[in-house]
Parts: sequence; structure tokens; C-alpha cells
Amino acid sequence: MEGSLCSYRSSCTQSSTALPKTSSRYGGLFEPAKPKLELPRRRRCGSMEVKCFRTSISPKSPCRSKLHRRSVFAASVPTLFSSESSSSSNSATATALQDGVATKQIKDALSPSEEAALEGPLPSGGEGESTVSITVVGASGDLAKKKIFPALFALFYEGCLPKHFTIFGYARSKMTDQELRNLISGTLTCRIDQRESCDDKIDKFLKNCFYHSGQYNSEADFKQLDAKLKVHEGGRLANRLFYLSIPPNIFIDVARCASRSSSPAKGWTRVIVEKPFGRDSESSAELTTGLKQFLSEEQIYRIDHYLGKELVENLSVLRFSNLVFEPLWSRQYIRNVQFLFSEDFGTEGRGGYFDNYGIIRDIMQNHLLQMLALFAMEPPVSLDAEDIRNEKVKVLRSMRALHLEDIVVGQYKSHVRGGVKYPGYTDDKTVPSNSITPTFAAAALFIDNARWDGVPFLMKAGKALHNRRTEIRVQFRHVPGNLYKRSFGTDLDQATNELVIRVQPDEAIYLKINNKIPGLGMRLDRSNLNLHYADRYSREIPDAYERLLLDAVEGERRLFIRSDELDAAWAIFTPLLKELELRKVAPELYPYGSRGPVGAHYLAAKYNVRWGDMNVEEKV
Ligand SMILES: NC(=O)C1=CN([C@@H]2O[C@H](COP(=O)(O)OP(=O)(O)OC[C@H]3O[C@@H](n4cnc5c(N)ncnc54)[C@H](OP(=O)(O)O)[C@@H]3O)[C@@H](O)[C@H]2O)C=CC1
Ligand SMILES: O=C1O[C@H](COP(=O)(O)O)[C@@H](O)[C@H](O)[C@H]1O
Repeated sequence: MEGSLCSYRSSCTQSSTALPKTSSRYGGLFEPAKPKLELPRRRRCGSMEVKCFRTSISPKSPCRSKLHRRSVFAASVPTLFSSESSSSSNSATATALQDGVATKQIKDALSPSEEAALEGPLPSGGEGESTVSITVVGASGDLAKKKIFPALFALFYEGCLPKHFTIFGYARSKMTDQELRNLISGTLTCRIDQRESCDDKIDKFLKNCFYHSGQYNSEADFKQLDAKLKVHEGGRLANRLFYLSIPPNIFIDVARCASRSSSPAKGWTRVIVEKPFGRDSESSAELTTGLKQFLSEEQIYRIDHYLGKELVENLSVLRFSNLVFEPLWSRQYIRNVQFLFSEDFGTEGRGGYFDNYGIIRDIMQNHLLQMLALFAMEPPVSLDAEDIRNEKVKVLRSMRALHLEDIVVGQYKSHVRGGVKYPGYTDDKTVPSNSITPTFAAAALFIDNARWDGVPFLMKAGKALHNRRTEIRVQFRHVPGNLYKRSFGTDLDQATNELVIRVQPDEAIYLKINNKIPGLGMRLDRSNLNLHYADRYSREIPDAYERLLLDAVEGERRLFIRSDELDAAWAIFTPLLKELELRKVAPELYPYGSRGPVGAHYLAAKYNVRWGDMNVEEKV
């Protein structure tokens, strides 16, 4: 069916069509090639301007039916919480009102319509029917507005949320339901086709969004939330997901309150925890112990949104389902691997948070290390979450801990370009003027196992650099006895194959090969075998948060970090972080918008490596 598709969503149909025998969206499937995209054009989407393009869409998203087929909405996780009767709608609400916690207080918190619903007969929960309630804790914040609500809407748009769902925003700020709706409606984008109005879907979605104001450490406030949730759940089997989009110092308070006062007796309770998960091994262990006082490991979903990115998700497919790659994936053929992250903006607006963490904790210890683990792990026994996470833990535990000699740190300074003055890191009012927090770091890591012995895994991450890009670059060894080596001059490195996995922006996978330039002579050049996603696939790539939220609702933990994985990740970085702090290592300054400190080149050269992203000629 031909329709008009507004940016930025892909359809859940993509991941849940076909292969009905698989038990999850991760069963794997092949899709026929899609028609090429028409050039994006601007269209109005309700009151918002969005990019639209035409593509084929399925009239009915199997994502919804898939969710309903599965038992994921049934209580699948043993709950640690006090039990309440919820066998019928009336007993559920009666419990909320009669448990002595403060009936009046709870009633005061309800809107007139909610109170009426509580006192009158509730819609009877159909036998076997269940609901999912998603509470965004910290709903007034940046991440909630920028990522979480838009991702939830995208899931709703695709039919990936269950029939009965409720979304609650929770924060200290005072807001009405309508004010929350106004706040989030400006951030929602959707597809348009001629049959369905985008505004309709936005309205329907917003009608399921509510707000409750409360303190993060108040069980009474969470009890009020519980009463409101019960009204909306209408006596059905209740499953609840809490997304902790708040500073980490209040994670444990919220886990306590949510578990003691807002957990359903029968359905599941899951809690998504945002990074940072601590500052080092000790604080991370404390956080884990604190959370585990109130939640079991199965209930904790530690999110690293890079694991939800399309090309990171594709890493395993590339490796394990293509004969041409896996045999090359070792020290025998790979010279070095590079994990590169750059942003062309500084810490604007987040300086207060960032100064306490720095780029090593903000990007390397989590996002880049997660990509490295997926890249370098041994083949897992299966695609099950535990099998994959077991392999990630193994490879992380085979890595050497980092020390000062393995790292270069930098910090951006102000720079004037084209008459515009770009601020330095310490110009931010929320950053101390003498801060030595790194906004850039380059590191050399090693995996001491049979597959990777001696291969440098280099990482480079920086803010306020010349571009925004995340890539994995795999540089292969020289061709032994290369018959054509005379054609390459003296720089053999320039002639080796390189596989580039461009995670963002403009997703692509390309392999640099040597090729004969057509003609009667014998001249070679370097060309790319190029899989450029925008040319190959017509569907928009879903945002990482969509995939991860859907996984959390489905109980799929493969892309979330297990506690032993977290411990292993901190063990690699903690010694270095301590040395940097103890010795007060001063970062090398680099101008805003540059390619970062020169020291990064020396570090790479020490291991006989050249950064792959320094080739300005590279065009893809
Ligand atoms: N923003 C981003 O791009 C990213 C954020 N994260 C992580 O996600 C989480 C949320 O991020 P973000 O939305 O930026 O955070 P915010 O600083 O915007 O905080 C979210 C909400 O928490 C409440 N809050 C803020 N500071 C405090 C405090 N000191 N004590 C109690 N409550 C507080 C505020 O709500 P109120 O005052 O209404 O209660 C605020 O709206 C954090 O853990 C962050 O590290 C991770 C990746 C990216
Ligand atoms: O977790 C974080 O990630 C963002 C970068 O995410 P991206 O998806 O936009 O690449 C980074 O800006 C931020 O500092 C960090 O906390």
C-alpha cells in the first residue's frame, strides 16, 4: 500500500513480520528490497512541520498483534514487593483507599474525574486483559522531553504499545495533565498518509498521558501515584515500567518508593535506569547494592542508548551471518580497531553534570566500550539475552585495565571563526574556571585473549570538535607478498583494506578496497564497496530510545547492561580515572571546532596506528 510517511520512524512491521516461530522481535528475518526513497520534502504535520516522503507501509502493524500474542504482559518477574489484592477492579481500588496510608491524601491527589471513577464502578477488566503503565520519573527534564516522550509516541504510532496503556509523568514541578500534554506535544513528530491524520494520533496518544507531582523520596507521593495508576488500569492485570530520567543521586530513593508504594501485586514492575551508573567501581557497586535492596536484577534495565542504535544492533548480524567477515575477525587479519565519537558542540547546558564526569565516563566507559564488547566478543551460544551478555562479560574481563600511559586527555578552549566566538569549556557558568575535566580523550586498549592478543583497540571521543560522527573503523593487515605493491608507493598502510561502520549520522557500512582504474593502463585506486542506508532502505531508522523502550516493555534484556557487565566495564577504567584525579593531569587544550589535541596522534603512532578519520579526502 502506497502511503506518505513522515520522518523519523520506521515501522515495527519491519522487525515483526515473518518468521512467526521466533519468540521475539530478534528472531531475524530477511526483507525484500524496498523501493528507493523519493527525495524528502517538507509537509505540515498538524501544527508541526516535518519531513515527509512516500513509501510502502503495511495497513496494520503486526507489532501490536505480536505484543498481544506474547505473554509478556503477564507477570513474568517475581516481585519483591508487598502484596496487594488486585483480583478485581473494585478490590484494587479499595486497597488503594483502605490501606490506611492516607486515604484523604490520595483522594486529594486525584482529579475530579479520577475520583469519580474510583468511587463509581470501574470498567471491569476483561478476563486475561492486561495493561502497561509507563511512568517517566523526571518528566519535567531535558531527556524526557527530548527523547522519552517522542519515543513513546513513535511506539504508539507504530501500534507497538498494547491496547491498554497509560503514560504518567512524575516530577516535583507542579503541572496539570494538560500542561504536561502541552509540554510534550511540541516534541512529537509522526508519519502522515492520506488516510490517517497525524493530529488524530497525537490527540489519542496525549489522552493517555497524565501527570503527578511529587517528591522523589516520598512513599506517600508514590502511593498517590499508585492510586491514580489503578484508576487508569481499571482492574486489569497491571504491569508497570518506571523510567528514571533523573540525576543518579536519587535513583535509590525512587526505586524504594516505586517498589514499596507503586508496584502492582500481580503484574510485573520494571525500572529503567539512566546512566551514569556511578563514577567508578566502588560507587557503581554501591548503586547496584542500593537498587538491589528494592529491585531484583531482572527488574533493573540499565540503559545505554548506543545499544539501541541501528548499526550497533547490526554489528552481530554483520559478523555472525556473513561468511566473509567472521573468519577475518581476529589478530590474524585485523591490524587495529578504532571506536570514534565526535560532537561538533560543547557541553552547552549540561556543564554542571559533565564536570563531575568528563568524557571518559560520559562516552568511553559506556557507549564506546559497549560497541567494543559487541565487536570483539566470541560468538554467543544463542541470541538469548543471557548468552550474549555472558560473552560481553567474558571479553570485558579479558581486557587490560587502563593507565596513564595509555591515554591522552584534552579540553576545548574558546575559538573565533568567521567572526563568531565559540566558548571554551570553562566559559560555561556551571563549570569551575579551573576545571581540568577532560572533554576529549584518546585511549589504547588491549584484549588479552587468543583472538585479539596484541591488537590495539583505540578509542577517541570528544566534544566541540569539527564534526558530529560515531564510527567503528577496522584496519586490516597488509596483503602478504602483494603483487601490486609497486602501485602503492611507499605507504603500504594506505593500501590496506578498511571496514567502516558509520553509526551516525547518515548510517553506512563501507569497505575500502584497491581497484583498477578502468582503462588500458594498470593504475589502482582506493574505492568503497558501500552500503549507504539512505540509498538502500526506504524506512526511517528508529531512534535508539524507541527500540529500548519497546524491549523493556517486552521484557527483552539483551540490550541492557547486566550488573557483572557493569563491574567489568568499571574495572577497566577505574585505575586510570583515579590516577588522572590523583595526579591532577592537565588536559591538552584544543580549539573549539578543531580535530582535537595533537597528543592523540602520538598515542596512535606509539602503536603504529593512524587514525582513520583523519583522511580528509574520504568521500562516501
Ligand atoms: N539529557 C541528556 O541528553 C541525557 C541524559 N542522561 C541521563 O538521564 C537522566 C536525566 O537527564 P536530564 O533530563 O538531562 O536531567 P535533568 O537535569 O533535566 O533532570 C531531570 C529532572 O530531575 C529533576 N532534578 C534535577 N536535578 C535534581 C536534583 N538535584 N534533585 C532532585 N531532582 C532533580 C528535575 O525535575 P523537578 O525539579 O521537576 O523534580 C528535572 O526536570 C540523568 O541521569 C542524565 O545523566 C543520559 C544521557 C543523555
Ligand atoms: O549519553 C550521552 O550521549 C550523548 C550523545 O548521544 P547521541 O545519541 O546524540 O550520539 C552525549 O551528547 C551526552 O554527553 C552523553 O551523556
